[in-house]
Amino acid sequence: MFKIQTLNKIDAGGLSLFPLDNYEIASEIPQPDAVVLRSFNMHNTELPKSLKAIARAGAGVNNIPIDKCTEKGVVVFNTPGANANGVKELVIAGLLLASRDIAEGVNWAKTLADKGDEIPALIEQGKKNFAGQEIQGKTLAVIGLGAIGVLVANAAQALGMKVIGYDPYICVKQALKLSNQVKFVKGIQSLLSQADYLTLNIPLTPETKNYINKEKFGMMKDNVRILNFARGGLVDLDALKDALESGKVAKYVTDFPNQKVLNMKNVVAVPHLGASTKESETNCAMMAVNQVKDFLQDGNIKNSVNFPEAQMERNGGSRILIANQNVPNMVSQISSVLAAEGLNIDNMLNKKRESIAYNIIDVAQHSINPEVEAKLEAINGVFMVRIIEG
Ligand SMILES: NC(=O)C1=CN([C@@H]2O[C@H](COP(=O)(O)OP(=O)(O)OC[C@H]3O[C@@H](n4cnc5c(N)ncnc54)[C@H](O)[C@@H]3O)[C@@H](O)[C@H]2O)C=CC1
Ligand SMILES: O=C(O)CCC(=O)C(=O)O
Repeated sequence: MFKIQTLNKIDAGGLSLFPLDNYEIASEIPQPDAVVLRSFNMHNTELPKSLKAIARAGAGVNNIPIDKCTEKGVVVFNTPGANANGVKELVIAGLLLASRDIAEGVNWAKTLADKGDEIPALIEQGKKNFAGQEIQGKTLAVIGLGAIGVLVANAAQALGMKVIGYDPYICVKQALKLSNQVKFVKGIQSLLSQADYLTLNIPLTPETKNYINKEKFGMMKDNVRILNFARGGLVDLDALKDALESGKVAKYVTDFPNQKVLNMKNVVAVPHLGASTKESETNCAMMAVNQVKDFLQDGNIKNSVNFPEAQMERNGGSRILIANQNVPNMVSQISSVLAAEGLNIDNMLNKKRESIAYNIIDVAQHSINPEVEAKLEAINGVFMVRIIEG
């Protein structure tokens, strides 16, 4: 029986993929094999010894202590692209919220609720305070051309905007999806200096914290409108406050309100709704659950942010999973332990990612001497061993 702990509400369509005869699922459960979560902050959560995997039903993994997980041999998954359309649609709404004074206008209209027959005339008098501009023909700069950025770029281009994009690490798969009308810009200064609108679609990492800072505001045109549906920490809020007050930034639309942001002028704050659609929640949960099942049951790894991709068909016998430091002479030490136990390797996959290696080894035997696990763990450099009997 595998134990799954959910740290946020996870869509039932995803959770139902765990067969209940083999899985126990609860928000509080001792010694979980895996955690499935959304935005829950795990940085101060102790990782139980039983924990083998964490699956983020979503894209951003800044709420998970990745390095600590890797050291402990815990595989962290996310669900790339599974909520990208949901976020794209809200970014498009964000473009309009940044252009037309929709949020303020709607709030004002509600204040007239008790004015009876005067309301239509009051509306016609008051609407001049909420006039805006159109997005057609304006330049949108997209920072980060991943799953979300590419969808946003293509959709904005189809709405009549000039779209320019920046992503020094763009992957081929996403580059191929980008409309050929979108101009790829190599330098951030050139990108920022052309933008009427700017959308951030990059992950929050130590390198991108306060990515939009005083220096970058200095590179922008006056009256720029900024959309942040990625993470609040990407923007230096003291510099943002100055930029909003000076008029450098005309509007800041964010999915990540906090006290500082809510007290700034010309901010439209959305309560982290980017991925809050039935479709995105189901897609993310299904992908996360399938990845966790494949790992717990067969040791296969797909869409991990800290371990290499590793998938191999079972041979009908037992499977030995080993994670070790990516240093010479590991495979020969592992095979020596197995040979000494009379275990002949039928099939083996050895995949590497930066400083770690992950091995899937299939043997014909259906049961394995329990001492094998301890012997493999005793090899210097091995930090995770798991045996799945066949
Ligand atoms: N508001 C919400 O509910 C949601 C927010 N997000 C946020 O959006 C971010 C992006 O999501 P996806 O597009 O799905 O991820 P992705 O991984 O497909 O794309 C991220 C892109 O950013 C690029 N990038 C990384 N560092 C960069 C830098 N310094 N400059 C320019 N480009 C850089 C990468 O090369 C990649 O192409 C997530 O990390 C998450 O923080 C994601 C989903 C929902
Ligand atoms: O699960 C959510 O609602 C948040 C989604 C998100 O921020 C992400 O996928 O990075």
